[in-house]
Amino acid sequence: MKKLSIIGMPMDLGQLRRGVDMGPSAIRYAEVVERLKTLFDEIEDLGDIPVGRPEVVIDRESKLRNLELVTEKNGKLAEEVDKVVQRGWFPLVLGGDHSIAIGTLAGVSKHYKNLGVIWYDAHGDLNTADTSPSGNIHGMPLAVSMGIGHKMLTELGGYCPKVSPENIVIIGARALDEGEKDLIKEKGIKVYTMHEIDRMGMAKVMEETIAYLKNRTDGVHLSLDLDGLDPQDAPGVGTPVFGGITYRESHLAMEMLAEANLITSAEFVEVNPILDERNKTAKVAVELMGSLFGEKLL
Ligand SMILES: NC(=[NH2+])NCCC[C@H](N)C(=O)O
Ligand SMILES: [Mn+2]
Ligand SMILES: [Mn+2]
Repeated sequence: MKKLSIIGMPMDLGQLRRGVDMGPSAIRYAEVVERLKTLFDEIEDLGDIPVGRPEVVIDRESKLRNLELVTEKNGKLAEEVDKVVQRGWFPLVLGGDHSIAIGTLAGVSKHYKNLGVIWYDAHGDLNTADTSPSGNIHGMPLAVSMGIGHKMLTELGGYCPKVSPENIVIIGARALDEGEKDLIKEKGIKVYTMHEIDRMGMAKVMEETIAYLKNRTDGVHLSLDLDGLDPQDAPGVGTPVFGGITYRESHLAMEMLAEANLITSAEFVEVNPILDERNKTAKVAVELMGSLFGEKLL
């Protein structure tokens, strides 16, 4: 029985640009349920985790923006995701800024001995309070999930770390801060930057990624930041970076993941309808979900 559970996480506290809290609505308007219905035996939409519109608070000691609230709301998300996995349903989380990966992974990872993570993103999201140029927590979730960062975040769900560096593959990177580069080298994280994607082609990148993770993990979470795609194909994001993964390459990547039957949880993040063009980015997200869950033309 293939069962899909959709959870909306209208979080915008991990960064500064308003509008990303409307991501889950935009993705629903793009008919996510209708599109995925035929690919599952059962599908449910659990609605949104309440986030609200609290005032921005900068943590005095760490300088992290909205630290307490990001922690609290991600704790709620982790609980919901945990219940979904426990029931044997596939959790699909709709963001929201990328700080929500902290909650998703806290809910998912306890169910696996050796969780793998595919981080599809222009960025590494490997900053800490010390290396962050912005103080924005959406630039930190991958480091946090490895156990590096503020204790409140790394200890979410009562265990740490959620993923070990050897089980991570970053795809699409083209904007890394200095501290992130150091961390990648220090921890030996596998990264396919745009250079490798151009050089090897997406097919080879995905073949290698799948072979690498299949051997060493017992579940793989896909964390897909829409800014991994080129801004031409996905303009509705808060931190666009030129020279990204194309629409076609992204479909191919999702199709190959579907064929490999590798992914056990997923989130699609950083859709910002205010910055978008006629909901294009939300539509692209839904189309990619179709490919990820096994949609075929023939
Ligand atoms: N999930 C994202 N869009 N992250 C962008 C992060 C940008 C920058 N590296 C920062 O830490 O502020
Ligand atoms: Mn990004
Ligand atoms: Mn990101």
